Amino acid sequence: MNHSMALHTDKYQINMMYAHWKNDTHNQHTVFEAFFRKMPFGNGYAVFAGLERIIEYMEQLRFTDDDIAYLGEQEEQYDAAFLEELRNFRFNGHIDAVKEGTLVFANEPLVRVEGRVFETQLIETALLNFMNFQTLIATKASRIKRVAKHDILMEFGTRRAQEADASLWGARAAYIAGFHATSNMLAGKRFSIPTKGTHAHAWVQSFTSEHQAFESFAKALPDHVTLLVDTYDTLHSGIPNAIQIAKQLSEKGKKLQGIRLDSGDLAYLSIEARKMLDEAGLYDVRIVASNDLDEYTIADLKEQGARVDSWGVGTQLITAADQPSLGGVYKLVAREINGRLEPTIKISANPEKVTAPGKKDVYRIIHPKKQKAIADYVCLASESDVERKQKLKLFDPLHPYIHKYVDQYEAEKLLKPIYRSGQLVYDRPLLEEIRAYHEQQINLFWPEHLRKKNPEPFHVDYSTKAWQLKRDMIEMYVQEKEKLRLMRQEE
Ligand SMILES: Nc1ncnc2c1ncn2[C@@H]1O[C@H](COP(=O)(O)OP(=O)(O)OP(=O)(O)O)[C@@H](O)[C@H]1O
Ligand SMILES: O=P(O)(O)OC[C@H]1O[C@H](OP(=O)(O)OP(=O)(O)O)[C@H](O)[C@@H]1O
Ligand SMILES: O=C(O)c1cccnc1
Repeated sequence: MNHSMALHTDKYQINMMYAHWKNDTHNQHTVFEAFFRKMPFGNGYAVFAGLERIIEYMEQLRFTDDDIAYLGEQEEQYDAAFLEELRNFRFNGHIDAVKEGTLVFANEPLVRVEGRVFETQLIETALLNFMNFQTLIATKASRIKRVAKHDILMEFGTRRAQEADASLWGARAAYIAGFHATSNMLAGKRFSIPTKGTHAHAWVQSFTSEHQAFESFAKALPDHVTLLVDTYDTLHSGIPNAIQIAKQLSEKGKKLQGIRLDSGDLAYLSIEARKMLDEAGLYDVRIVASNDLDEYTIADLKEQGARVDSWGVGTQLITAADQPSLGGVYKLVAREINGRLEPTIKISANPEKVTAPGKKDVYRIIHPKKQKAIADYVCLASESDVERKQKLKLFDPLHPYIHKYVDQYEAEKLLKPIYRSGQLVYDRPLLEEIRAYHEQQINLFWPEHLRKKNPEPFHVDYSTKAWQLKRDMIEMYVQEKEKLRLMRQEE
């Protein structure tokens, strides 16, 4: 089976590739950078994810005979020679990217793609699609993790996800951010994520009594019994029945693992459930809660003293319900002109949308003693101040008069080589390693950047050269515009 997703792109990419080919500019060397402009959910950080999927896509990136035939049917009537060019298409460029699980921020390059415009343009759509969705879900999961740091978190979202790919890769993104398990078996098989499951109301409904339903379940899976206790009456039927089953199990040397609450006042019910279980000596039986949970409800429930050990989170997480997309973009920052790589800029009436020109790198600047991140430092890739451990001037690009100098620091280059001349050079970490790395990343930041509400913004600072380049290019553009205006006036 061919898994090529070469056509998983917008038509305008194919049209631009065609137009470049017709103009014989398709081999022009270009550099693109992917980044987002606004922190999702008003969070203080985002959790980068999507790289594994990008690599999977890149490894299969070929136009199949079917793809070529389909392109041949388009109303644009692309030349046959162009289609032949596509048939021979191979990505021969370079990709650098931030590692999955890294805490990332607005306006810093997360993925940098360098190569012929023919190839760099094609991959924009898929790359953003993967990065935007997975980073969004990992960030949402991380917010949930922050309010339930010591509890078990289960991802239950598949039935509500925006189709199969979203549930699969969303489960993986949630696991990176600290969830412990998923209910999605395919995600478990494919990514080795631990899987967990209780049972549905349908199980209880398919028996004449709740007690019989619980008993039959316990008989079948004596080591894995978590009983859903809210089908009829949680306090008067569900929990008492579950307690009886626990006693029957203990006579066989087995243990009831837990009960699940899925409706009603979860604070009140979990407190009452805990009392009833404890009174029966069932101190180890865990209480699982589910029902449209998110970070706000979980935090609220905790504040009310809810006695929940494990949270099943579905819809709100997998659909990132309060912010359904991350606005990551992919912008041309440099192109080759007469054998030299020259910066490019996109001017916009909206100052936030004016791009930062030039091929860039991003370094995480770390306090050497405290081992906490101070700022991210975006500089031109040609600069070597950080590598040479030079004193750095850190300033806010929006308020350049606010600045400080750092001379004692550790620095980590965040963009890692992934592809060189089309070859995968990245040693892909195991998912467990990515998850552990993410936890280390969280520890690298002061709590004020991590809090759910009104987090202190973490600084993403630009080097003087990178900032000056942007100013100069804007100035050049303004002067050019003025010249044109004067010329028009004279005519
Ligand atoms: N004590 C609580 N404080 C705040 N939110 C709660 C509390 N208990 C439950 N919730 C949340 O309130 C919402 C209750 O929604 P809703 O009224 O639709 O559920 P329900 O009627 O209890 O159950 P069902 O899903 O079967 O309709 C859920 O999102 C749930 O997680
Ligand atoms: O609420 P979520 O966070 O999406 O978690 C998954 C939900 O899926 C299941 O029930 P389902 O929603 O299918 O039915 P129910 O609402 O009637 O319980 C489960 O009982 C959870 O409530
Ligand atoms: O295992 C569960 O309890 C479960 C799984 C998916 C959705 N809701 C609940």
